[in-house]
Parts: sequence; structure tokens; C-alpha cells
Amino acid sequence: MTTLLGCIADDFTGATDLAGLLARSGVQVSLRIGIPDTPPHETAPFEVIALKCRTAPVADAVAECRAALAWLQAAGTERFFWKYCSTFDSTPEGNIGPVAEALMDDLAVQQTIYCPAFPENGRSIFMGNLFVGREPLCESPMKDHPLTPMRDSNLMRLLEPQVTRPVGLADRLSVAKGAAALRAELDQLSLKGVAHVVVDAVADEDLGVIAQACRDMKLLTGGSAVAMPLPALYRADGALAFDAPRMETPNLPLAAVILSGSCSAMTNAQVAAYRATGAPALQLHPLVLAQSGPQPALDWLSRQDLGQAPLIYATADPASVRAAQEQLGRDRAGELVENVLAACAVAAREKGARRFVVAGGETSGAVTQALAVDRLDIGQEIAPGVPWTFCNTGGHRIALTLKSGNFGQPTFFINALEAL
Ligand SMILES: Nc1ncnc2c1ncn2[C@@H]1O[C@H](COP(=O)(O)OP(=O)(O)O)[C@@H](O)[C@H]1O
Ligand SMILES: O=C(O)[C@@H](O)C(=O)COP(=O)(O)O
Repeated sequence: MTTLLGCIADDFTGATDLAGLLARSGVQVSLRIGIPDTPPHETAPFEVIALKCRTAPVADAVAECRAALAWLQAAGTERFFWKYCSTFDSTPEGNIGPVAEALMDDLAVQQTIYCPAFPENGRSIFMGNLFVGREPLCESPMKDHPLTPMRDSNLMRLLEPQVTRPVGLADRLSVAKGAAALRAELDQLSLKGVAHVVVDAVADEDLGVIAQACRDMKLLTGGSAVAMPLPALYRADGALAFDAPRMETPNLPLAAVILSGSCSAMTNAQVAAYRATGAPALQLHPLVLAQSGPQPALDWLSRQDLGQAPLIYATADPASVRAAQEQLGRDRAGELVENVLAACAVAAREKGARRFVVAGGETSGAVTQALAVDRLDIGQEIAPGVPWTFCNTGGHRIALTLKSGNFGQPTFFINALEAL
């Protein structure tokens, strides 16, 4: 089938978020983990390639995303979406800007937009400043993110050091005038040489206007929500004829495990709420892991009843994260945790777990790669931007949900298990 939109996501939770929002329209969405090593064959109208490149060195991220673009182009795709975090997680080096510029070069386009707004999850952009709920990004818990602490809220200032061409803004006043006016504003900015345009959005209606105004751009960039109106637009003009066949939720054994490597404020609340149920839980400490390796965690897991959905978590408050990073270095601390949680995922599968709840983007990448999953089928949404997915691993069918650090209610882990 012709692929109408080819999407590249910089992490795995972001990819399931995007795939879930696109699938809300009843369209067929294919989510591939990594770049397939075979040429495209029988692609879906919406293809999402999940990469783990948010915090990779810039050159590696750019090379991977260009390879993903080439694969999507080989599928006949003509429109593309670069998906990054709704909290614009990046560093002064990248990778949002450098990847966008590389994709623009490969596609020979002069301009793209940046719209990480996700109103349903409290992310809005006004006058180029990103808010998380009522707080500016730099005052939100994202200021303490273990890998990409966000210390500025202004998207133009965040983007400028990441790109070589001019950055501009289409503000809410332009968006409020409707799609034709926004299109005209973008054209004006293009005439002035503005290649990278941050676009304000505070409500879903704004995203509808932006999608309508930008639907013919070869490359769009943003969070998942700005892509959500696209299936309906494609359907309205006849480009999209068929809906996805309804997927039955597989009846899987109850054995479950919860693996949490996110240190976001919401994941801390979710771990606390789950622990309060009295379910078995093991806390991992990076400084201890540096000495012990994964074996103690694997031994603990081997003694658990998976029917009680044990939780293994390294989730900690900002002061504990800082203390571990000061001693081990940021990357080493993260890697130790990711490796142990990945090893626990494989051990849990061998012990019979068929339901996996994973919290954290990098963590989800590590776990999914360890389970050697190459494709995810999108199921029901548990919370906005967090669907259950189904996949094959080690000869078994499993359910897997990859929860973005900040998404979901405090009861998310309980809700997820009850929803299946
Ligand atoms: N206690 C801890 N100390 C230091 N780093 C940690 C700790 N717990 C988890 N990490 C690391 O922090 C990072 C969290 O990132 P991620 O999994 O993407 O979560 P989020 O979705 O909240 O961004 C991971 O690399 C993880 O291994
Ligand atoms: O856009 C979002 O907020 C999510 O889709 C996402 O990318 C979150 O990343 P993590 O918080 O690192 O899971």
C-alpha cells in the first residue's frame, strides 16, 4: 500500500506515542523498531521507524535518521515527519536541529516547522515558549532530567545553536487567523530565508490549523499531537481509502513485570502509587550496580511470582540521580541501569512474563532492543500517548507498553495491567 507519511521517532516511547495518536483515526500504522534490514515490502499508509538516537552523538543520530529516511523513500513515501519529545528534550548540540537540517537537505526543502505542543498532556507553546502544564519548561521537573535537563523554555533560543540556518516564529496570533493565513505567514518567512519555524499551539484546534496549513510540506517536525489531524485530512481528500482491520486484543497469560528507569516526577509518583499496593518491588541503585552487576537483581526476579507483577525500578528523585551521576558520570549511571533492566526483561520473558510495562524512553529502547523486537502492533491507549502494543519475542507473543517519563496518571502501572 502507498505510504502517505513516513515518520522517524528519536526514541521508542515517542514512537509508540505517535503511532497510537495516528491510530486513533482508525488508520493502519506500522511501527518498526530500528531501520528494517530488508527493502520495503507491503508498507502501511503510516510508517513509523523508532530509533534510539535522542542522546546519541550528533553524527550518529544524523546518519541513522538519514538511513531511515532513505528506507522510507524507497517505500515510495513523499511526506515525512521527524518526531521528538513534547518537552523538546535535546542539548545545545542536538539532536533535534541537526537531524531536521540533514533531512531537509536530503529532501531539498527550504523550510520546516517545529511544533512539540501536546495540549492533552499539558504541553503548549505561546510566543515560542514551551509550557508544561502551567509552568515554563525550564521551571518544570524537566529542568532535572538525568540526560537532557531543559534549562530554557524558549524554543527559538533552544533551536538556534543546533542549526545553521535562520530560526523564526509563527505565533498564536497567526495560527488563530486560520490555515490560509498561517500558510501565507510561512511563505513570508520563507522569502526572508527563515528555514526553521517554531509554531505556537495551545489547543487541539491550533494543531488542526497547523496540520491543514502544513500538510503539503515534505517535512514536518514536532511532537506526536501535530501529526494527529493528518489521517483525517488525507481521508477527506481521498488519499486514504481504507481503515485498518480491527485488531483483537490477544488473550495473553497474566504473568507480568514492570521495569522503570525513568526519573521523571510523574514516574516517581507512579512508582510510589504502585509500591503502596504492596506489590513486590526492587529498587536498583547505580552505585551498587557498578559493584554488583546485574546478578542480584536477576536472583531477586527469579524468586518472584510474576502473577503479582513485580516492579524493578531505578526511578529516584533528582538529588539521588545527581549523586549517582557525580560519582559515575551521567552516561555510565544511565547505562548501568539500562543494562540491568534490559537483562531483567529477558529473564522475565524466560520465566514466563507476557505483559511488560516499561517506563522511560531510553529505558524502553534498551528493553525493546534486548527483547530483539522488530515490529510493534498498536493496541488500545492506556493514557494519552501510551498505547499497549503487541509483538513477538523469543518465539512468544507479548504485550508491551512503553511509557514516556512524564505521561500517565499516578495509577498508570495499575491502570495498564487492568486494561489488558
Ligand atoms: N537512579 C538513577 N541515577 C542515575 N541515572 C538513572 C537512575 N535511574 C535511571 N537513570 C537513567 O536515567 C535515564 C532516564 O531516561 P529515560 O529512560 O528516557 O526516562 P524519561 O522517559 O523519564 O526521560 C536512563 O538513562 C536511566 O538509565
Ligand atoms: O513527546 C513526548 O513527550 C513523548 O512521546 C516522548 O518522546 C517522551 O520521551 P521520554 O519522556 O524520554 O519517554
